[in-house]
Amino acid sequence: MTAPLDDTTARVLLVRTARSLFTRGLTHGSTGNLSLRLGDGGLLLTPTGSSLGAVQEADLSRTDLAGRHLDGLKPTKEAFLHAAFYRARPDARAVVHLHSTHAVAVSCLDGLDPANALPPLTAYYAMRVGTLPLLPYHAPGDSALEPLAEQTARSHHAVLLANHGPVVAAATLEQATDAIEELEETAKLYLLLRGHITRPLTPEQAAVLVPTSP
Ligand SMILES: O=C(CO)COP(=O)(O)O
Ligand SMILES: [Zn+2]
Repeated sequence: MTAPLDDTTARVLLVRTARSLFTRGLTHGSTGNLSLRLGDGGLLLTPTGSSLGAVQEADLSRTDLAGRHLDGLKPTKEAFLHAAFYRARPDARAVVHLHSTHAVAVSCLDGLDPANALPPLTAYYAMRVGTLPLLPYHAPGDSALEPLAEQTARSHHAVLLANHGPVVAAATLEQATDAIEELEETAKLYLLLRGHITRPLTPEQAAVLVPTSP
């Protein structure tokens, strides 16, 4: 396992990653939020209402593991969701939530399997994401979702919020970003392939490709 990040390193990494995601169009406007678990057990999060393309290191918020604000600007309204993932997954050190277009489009489809919203179309999807539970629609920031999110996160590092977008936890921010980008590309493939007879990986082919994130 990698060493916990100190506050300065964590701020630089969070801002650099936020900018990279925003400039590559993986979330827009003031949507999306990122967090890291710090060495002291607290969380460092992007502030609410900020563009991930413009967020500054000094703007970041700190909360405890219950999502309670400690210092910095007011945290993302999804702080409760990030905190639920960290409580459920002791090895997780990073959580990323985006409004990436294709994953959001899939989250709006009727008739999705709530146990697994996307099929394993490719090996990389099976390796980086695995299964993707669909959590029922709640308004952004509605902490009524917290108990179900925490329970689901115990067995899954990635979830799709209905009519909203993906949330992914991992041991590092690089791994969380890698997985959420794979999720977005697979959602795009899934939409491209709708109406075509498609052969996803078989359960046996997918089963040997164990997801690499905690
Ligand atoms: O994506 C978002 C809500 O789901 C953005 O909210 P925040 O600006 O509070 O982070
Ligand atoms: Zn959101």
